[in-house]
Amino acid sequence: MANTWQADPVLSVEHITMRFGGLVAIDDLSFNVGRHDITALIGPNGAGKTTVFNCLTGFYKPTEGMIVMRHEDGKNFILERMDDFRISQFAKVARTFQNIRLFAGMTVLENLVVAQHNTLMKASGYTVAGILGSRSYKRAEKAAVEKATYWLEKIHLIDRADDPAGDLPYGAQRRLEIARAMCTEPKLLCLDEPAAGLNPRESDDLNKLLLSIRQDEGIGILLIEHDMKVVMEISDHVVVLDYGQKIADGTPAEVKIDPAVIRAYLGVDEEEAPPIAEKLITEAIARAENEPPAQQGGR
Ligand SMILES: Nc1ncnc2c1ncn2[C@@H]1O[C@H](COP(=O)(O)OP(=O)(O)OP(=O)(O)O)[C@@H](O)[C@H]1O
Repeated sequence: MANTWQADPVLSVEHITMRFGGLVAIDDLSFNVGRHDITALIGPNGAGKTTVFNCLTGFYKPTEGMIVMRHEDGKNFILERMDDFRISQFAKVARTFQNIRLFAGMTVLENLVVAQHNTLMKASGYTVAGILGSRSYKRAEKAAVEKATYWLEKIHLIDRADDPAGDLPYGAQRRLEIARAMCTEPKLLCLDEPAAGLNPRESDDLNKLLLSIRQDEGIGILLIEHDMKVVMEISDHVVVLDYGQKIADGTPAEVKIDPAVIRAYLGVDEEEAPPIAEKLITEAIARAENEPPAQQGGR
């Protein structure tokens, strides 16, 4: 039987190459993201993961190849031909970044309402009069606050709705970023190292949130992640890059014992790789589970 990402992809990356002068950051890369899957894009530092995200979200145009978003109604969007704001608005791809990019001085609630500006502007008819007077704008504004409230409950921050976003602990700011992306109603959510800097408890909360988004919202999630505990626990599908090339693509169980993956991460021979991989992954998970929670606080 075909895997879900082959049978029903929400995203198809087809033979993309990205060159920066003489440097080939991505080299003839193809992979799919299943419509309702959590897919992890992993690889050593400099493997090309962020460059893939930048190509998906229109920040870079790949030198070669094609990236297709496939909506369930049959509409396809060729992303490398679209501006970044159209990719988010029409193709419905949302993204978070490695470094937090919330509006720190706005309240937690405001951050989620502002994320819905496309819907609000449409309801205003793109006029000041519309914003000031129209019923449709008022209705849209109410719906925007309701949606923001739904997400604040989901990420357990409803009690902090009126606090400045910059006052939240780091792990809460990461959850708020994900909620902000979800307020744009994406069909594909791209997360760049969502677990970076989280303590084990926050990391567990993140896992639960991502699993609940997959279950309740039924969208695809593509994440770049170095934290193998997160990758192995929640991913349906893992794609591994090294020097811009795909070296493995399969379920977490398949990928973690793939000799090419171990060689890329550790530089060991193929015969040594599988047992070392099992041992390292088991150790890393045990370490993460036993670590005391790190101190919280904005950074
Ligand atoms: N704008 C750019 N100009 C030149 N080289 C770039 C540019 N962006 C990325 N690169 C190079 O492309 C390669 C892949 O970088 P990329 O940031 O995509 O890797 P990564 O897998 O995300 O790494 P990390 O895990 O460290 O974030 C690196 O050699 C990087 O230096």
